[in-house]
Amino acid sequence: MGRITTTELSWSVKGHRLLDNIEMAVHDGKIVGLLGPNGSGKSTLLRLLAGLRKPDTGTVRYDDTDLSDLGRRAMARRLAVVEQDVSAHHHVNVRQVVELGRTPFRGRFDALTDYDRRIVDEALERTEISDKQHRSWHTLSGGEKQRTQLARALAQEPQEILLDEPTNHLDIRHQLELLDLLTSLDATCVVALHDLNLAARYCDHIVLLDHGEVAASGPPEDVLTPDLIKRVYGVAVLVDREPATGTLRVTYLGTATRTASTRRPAPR
Ligand SMILES: Nc1ncnc2c1ncn2[C@@H]1O[C@H](COP(=O)(O)OP(=O)(O)OP(=O)(O)O)[C@@H](O)[C@H]1O
Repeated sequence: MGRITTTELSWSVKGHRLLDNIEMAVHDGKIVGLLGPNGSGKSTLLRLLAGLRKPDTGTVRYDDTDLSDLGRRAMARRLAVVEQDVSAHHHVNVRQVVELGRTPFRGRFDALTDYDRRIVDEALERTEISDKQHRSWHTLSGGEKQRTQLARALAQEPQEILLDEPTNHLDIRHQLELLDLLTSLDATCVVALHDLNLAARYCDHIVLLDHGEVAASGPPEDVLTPDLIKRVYGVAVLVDREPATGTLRVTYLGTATRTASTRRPAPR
C-alpha cells in the first residue's frame, strides 16, 4: 500500500488554468473519491497523478519519492490505472488483456511463470470475467470491458490504483461489487465518481473539484452537504442517513441556481 501526496499542483493549456493549486493526501489503503461536475478536472488530475501529464507547478509524491524520480518501470510495478475510455485492444482475447498486467514484472521475451498465471486467474475470478477469458476483446460489452480493465489492473498487484469513473458501464450489482472489491484490496485507491451515494458509502475521503480547484476535501459527511452540492453542482438535495445502515444518503430534489464561481470557464 502506498501514500499519494500532491502539493500545489497546477496544469494549464494555452494559458488556461485547468487545475489550480491541488493539495491532496491519500493515505495507505484508503479510498479517495474525486467528485465534481463534468469538466471540473477529475480526469486531468488522475492523469497528473499517473505521470501521463507533467504539472506546470507542484509535485506528486508516491510515499516519499517524487513521481519525476520514479522510473517508468518502477511506476508500472506499483501503480495501476483504469481509464475511462478503455483503449482498443486489437486481435487479443480477454485473458491476453489481463496478462498485460504482468508485463512490468517480466523480461520482454520471458514466458509467463506459474505465479503470473495464478495471479491472472485470480484477477479474472475476482472481476467475474473468467467465463469470457477466451472471448475477443472487441466483442465485449462496455461493462465487460470495464471489468477486464479492472482485472488487468489487479493482475499488476498494485500498491495504488487510479480509476476514472470505473462504474459508468456497470449494472448496479457490478457497481457494488467493484467498490466492495476496491475496499477489500491492500491498495490505495483514487477513484473519480459521479454517483454521490456510492461515494458516500465507499469513500474514506472525498475531494470535490470545481473548475479545477478543490472546493472541499474531507470525510463524506463534511463534503456532501446541501450547501456545497448546490454551490458546485447546482442541484438542491436532501442529505440524511439511510435508516437501516446509517449510510449517508443524498436525495436529488431538483436543479437550483448554481452559485457563480470566481473561476474562468475552461476553454471549449
Ligand atoms: N488537452 C486539453 N486541451 C484543452 N482542454 C482540455 C484538455 N484536457 C482537458 N481539457 C479541459 O479541461 C477541463 C477538465 O477536463 P476533465 O476531463 O479533467 O474533466 P472531468 O472532471 O474528468 O469531466 P467529466 O466528468 O466530464 O469526465 C474540461 O473543460 C476539458 O475540456
